[in-house]
Amino acid sequence: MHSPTSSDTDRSAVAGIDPQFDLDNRRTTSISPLLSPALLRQEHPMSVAVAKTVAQGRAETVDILEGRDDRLLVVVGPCSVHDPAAALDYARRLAEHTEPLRDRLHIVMRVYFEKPRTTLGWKGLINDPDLDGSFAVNKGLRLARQLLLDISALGLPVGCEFLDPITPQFIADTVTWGSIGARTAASQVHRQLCSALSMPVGIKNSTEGDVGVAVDATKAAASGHVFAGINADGLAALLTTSGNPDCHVILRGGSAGPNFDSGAVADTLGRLRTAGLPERVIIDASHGNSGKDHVRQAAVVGELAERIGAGERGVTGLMLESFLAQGRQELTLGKADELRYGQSITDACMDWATTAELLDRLADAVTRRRLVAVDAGDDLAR
Ligand SMILES: O=C[C@H](O)[C@H](O)COP(=O)(O)O
Ligand SMILES: C=C(OP(=O)(O)O)C(=O)O
Repeated sequence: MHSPTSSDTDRSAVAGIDPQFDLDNRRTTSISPLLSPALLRQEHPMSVAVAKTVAQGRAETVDILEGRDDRLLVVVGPCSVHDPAAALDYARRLAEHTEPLRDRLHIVMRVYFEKPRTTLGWKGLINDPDLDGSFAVNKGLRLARQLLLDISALGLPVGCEFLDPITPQFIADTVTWGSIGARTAASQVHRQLCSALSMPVGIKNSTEGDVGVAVDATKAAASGHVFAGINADGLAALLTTSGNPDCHVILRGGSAGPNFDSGAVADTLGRLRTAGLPERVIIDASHGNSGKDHVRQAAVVGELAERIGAGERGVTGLMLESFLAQGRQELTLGKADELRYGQSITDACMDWATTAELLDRLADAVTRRRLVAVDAGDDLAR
């Protein structure tokens, strides 16, 4: 008598299989329409004033990165946007406060819509704009684009992290400075994406603190690539890029500890030199450099202001996580109406008063660095 074996079971599972229905989309529970980038851009068009803010903001960023402009690049704003009204409120205060500091600081507001999670969690306003797990992505894209236009219309350039490789087609024209996060810096898909992006892009060291990953990404992104993506109509397309020469490393610390000290900066500049890349570095005062503690973040910024004021030139810019209220709060999906106004629902942020004071100190540090340069008979710009 024949007793069933595992290969008999395999054969019976295969019998009568329908390739169209039984092999594909086994775990995709629905496929629904996504609006096209061209339609979104038509619905939310860019004004000439916004186009000027973006073009000028990018050009000034490149001048700073290349040492033709001795101001500090400061990317500052909430960890993530969850309430467009609060983000715009913050943007107005930032624009007003930093207008007199323009001769020393080039301010780019962090307007982050895509959050890379360590495991699970709310993934940002584009993915879930109603903060309730309903994932109204078309609505999220509309809200995001309109907010980017509204903030840029204040004359304030914006910075975004690019996480999903499809998203840039919908919003990248409005973005002055981009970022690739610690969790995706090693990804070939994101390096290829950087090679196509029209703005300067900061690339973070890994969450473990590996700076080599960010240097490798900067090198890969500077080269041209050919890869699959979408065109403005949302159709599958093959993209051929020429490479992005304006990428740079962001030191964000990691599980091994902070990496904003002069030694870590010098080591990174040395790695960039060895790789044949421009020597420039941005310091993220939050994340691994502050242990995600907003109080510690203020201390990191204060320490950097002291070093810059004393003449340190290696640091090209800073990133600060700041919102209206200090700290963070926990989001309960579906209960957005219970959230405190102006407080982060992702990483803890410094409050507005602390931020304004630190921006003043950074501007003062640039003034002092200029005086140090004059005393030493150096060119003011590196
Ligand atoms: O910047 C934001 C967070 O640090 C990043 O998205 C990871 O967050 P998580 O560890 O809370 O998922
Ligand atoms: C996600 C971020 O940071 P990191 O990639 O450094 O964790 C961020 O800046 O929002």
